[in-house]
Amino acid sequence: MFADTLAFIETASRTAPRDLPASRPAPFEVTNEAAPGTRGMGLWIRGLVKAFDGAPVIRGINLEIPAGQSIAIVGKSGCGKSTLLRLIMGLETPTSGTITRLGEASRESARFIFQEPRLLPWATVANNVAIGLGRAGTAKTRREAALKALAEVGLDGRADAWPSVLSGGQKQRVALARALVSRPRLLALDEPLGALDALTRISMQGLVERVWRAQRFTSILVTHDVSEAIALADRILLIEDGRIALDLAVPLAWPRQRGTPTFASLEKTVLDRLFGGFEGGAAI
Ligand SMILES: Nc1ncnc2c1ncn2[C@@H]1O[C@H](COP(=O)(O)OP(=O)(O)OP(=O)(O)O)[C@@H](O)[C@H]1O
Repeated sequence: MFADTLAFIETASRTAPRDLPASRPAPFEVTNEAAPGTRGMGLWIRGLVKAFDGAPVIRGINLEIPAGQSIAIVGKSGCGKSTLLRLIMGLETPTSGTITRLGEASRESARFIFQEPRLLPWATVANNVAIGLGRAGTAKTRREAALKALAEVGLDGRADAWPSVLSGGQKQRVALARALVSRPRLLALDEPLGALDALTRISMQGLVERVWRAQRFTSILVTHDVSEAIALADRILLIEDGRIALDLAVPLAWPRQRGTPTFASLEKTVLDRLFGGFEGGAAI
């Protein structure tokens, strides 16, 4: 499990929300250009297939992810979201197809955050964060880097606390700091806020957004929450039966304002595709 924690890690359909004027197609096109000022890692995926015991789960995905893009992967339970993320991160081996990391792509340049924070109970918060550095640095530089990462996630002053005294949201902040401390170029998040209460979840969404905007790594988030996907991503991929069924750009300004007509329209587009017109709520 801990090894997982440290493990490194379709083409645009150019779909616009149906109720937006047809005269505004351009902002909804998925871009394949790197974000300005990014230090993120680009990815080039071709013919990706994954089967478990002969049963196909990912059925031929072609995908270009420009450096610095923030992607959200949504889809019904069991459609293959986590499998796709694990393949991208190198935690699963493709049955066939290729995943190419563009630019410098060392093992240290990609990090994974899971739903459970996976902290070591016998290490202080700062030492848990420093684990994200691997073996790099001296005790002093490791501590300094950990304190800086903790400040970035709003946990100044908790460096010497034990994980057991932290709330669920604070533990997940430590996990985020551990991922960020090595300044990754790719961050994968597998339903990282799924276990948090609604208010903590919204506050953590704000934190994840601020961190991504400040650091501009490539971000890939798996979530069941369509509203969360729109709040945090440049682009939403809807997976259906192991394939990309929808590839939707999110042309909203940062920070995202919920409740605007465009936000609601994008949410409806994704939910309509998921439920074939049945609007059962924002979560899948
Ligand atoms: N290591 C594995 N061995 C066998 N089957 C697996 C393995 N990993 C995933 N699967 C199967 O692949 C399918 C897709 O699983 P995956 O976890 O990718 O779905 P998901 O969309 O992330 O689901 P959820 O939203 O419920 O987490 C499921 O049927 C699952 O049982």
